[in-house]
Amino acid sequence: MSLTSAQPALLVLADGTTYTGWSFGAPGTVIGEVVFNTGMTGYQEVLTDPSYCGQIVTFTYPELGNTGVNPDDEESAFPHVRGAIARNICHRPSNWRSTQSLPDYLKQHNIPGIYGIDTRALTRKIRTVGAMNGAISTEILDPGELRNLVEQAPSMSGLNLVKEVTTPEAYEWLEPTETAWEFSDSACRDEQPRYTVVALDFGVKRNILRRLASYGCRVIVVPSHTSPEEILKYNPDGIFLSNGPGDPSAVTEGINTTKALVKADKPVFGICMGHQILGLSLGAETFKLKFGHRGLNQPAGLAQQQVEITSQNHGFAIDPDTIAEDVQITHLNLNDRTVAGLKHKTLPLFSVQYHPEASPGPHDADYLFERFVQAMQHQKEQN
Ligand SMILES: NC(=O)CC[C@H](N)C(=O)O
Repeated sequence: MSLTSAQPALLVLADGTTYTGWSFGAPGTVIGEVVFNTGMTGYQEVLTDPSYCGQIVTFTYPELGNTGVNPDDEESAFPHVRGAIARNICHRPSNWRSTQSLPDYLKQHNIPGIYGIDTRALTRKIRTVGAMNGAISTEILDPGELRNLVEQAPSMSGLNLVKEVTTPEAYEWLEPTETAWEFSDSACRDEQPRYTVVALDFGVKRNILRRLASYGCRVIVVPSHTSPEEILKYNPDGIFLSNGPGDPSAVTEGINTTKALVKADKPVFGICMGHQILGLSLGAETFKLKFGHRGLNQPAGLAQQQVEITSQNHGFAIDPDTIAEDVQITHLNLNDRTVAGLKHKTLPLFSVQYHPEASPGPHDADYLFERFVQAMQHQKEQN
């Protein structure tokens, strides 16, 4: 497709800011929270991460689609973003793993995209004003009309989107990271399943399941509405709380289930939404960040200690002033000093606001899977 055959498209933000561009992917109209991701790689993993459900993602990397898409880089069964925004698009990918172009892939999954946008200006706007709703359309090219639609859309605050992405039925996951891609030489890595982990699915990414399997876990992924009694019937060695979309404080069922599970004396590990849900279940509160953290180079750590460069994707965070006495902050986001990790002082419960599984991103935090396995081993030895 050449530029001249591209169809016009419009992007309108809730504050009335309007950008004109060209359509890629599917035609149509979508409304969602407009956020930006600063990763230089990994657009396919971002598009298919269920945590982005309900959002329109602006990629600050200036050209998307150069390496196409392939079946192995899917983080779930299909893309979950509402729409995609790019500076420029590559229509003819070149990569040995590519099986399809990005525009064709989005078209196939009925996801609209807009390109030709000044994504630097858009990102500065979101950073200054804060993340807000917006719409992409190839049909409604009148900015006022499109803005009226945006104004009717719900805000991300208070939105429970977990029910849209959680698995309808429990399933078992045993597949580790492929040998060719394995990077860890940890002594705890063991592809023989030695621990049973129940993963509460708020919108889990596949690479989390792969990393758990690479560390010797047989993972039973269960729907987010599964009761604590049903979860404990699997006799798990540990409980995993997954990432997921929307406002964590609206996921009351998940919070109540976690409140019951933390009393079961089993190691609990939470990632991103799982971290927020663990915090909420231990009495803390969450709040919405101005524009969130979405990218692959977010520094996390505590002063005087080692810094991890982490992959992040979240719009909410735990309020440090609401953390109970028996819970400790283990990591801060070193850009804005928001809470990035928690641990219970006496129980084997810990969580991080970032993505140790990467996909995309660096592997600095992979040791957290090892820590989870060690906690399960320790608990086994105690019992
Ligand atoms: N990646 C995630 O789990 C995101 C958690 C939550 N939806 C947030 O935006 O903060």
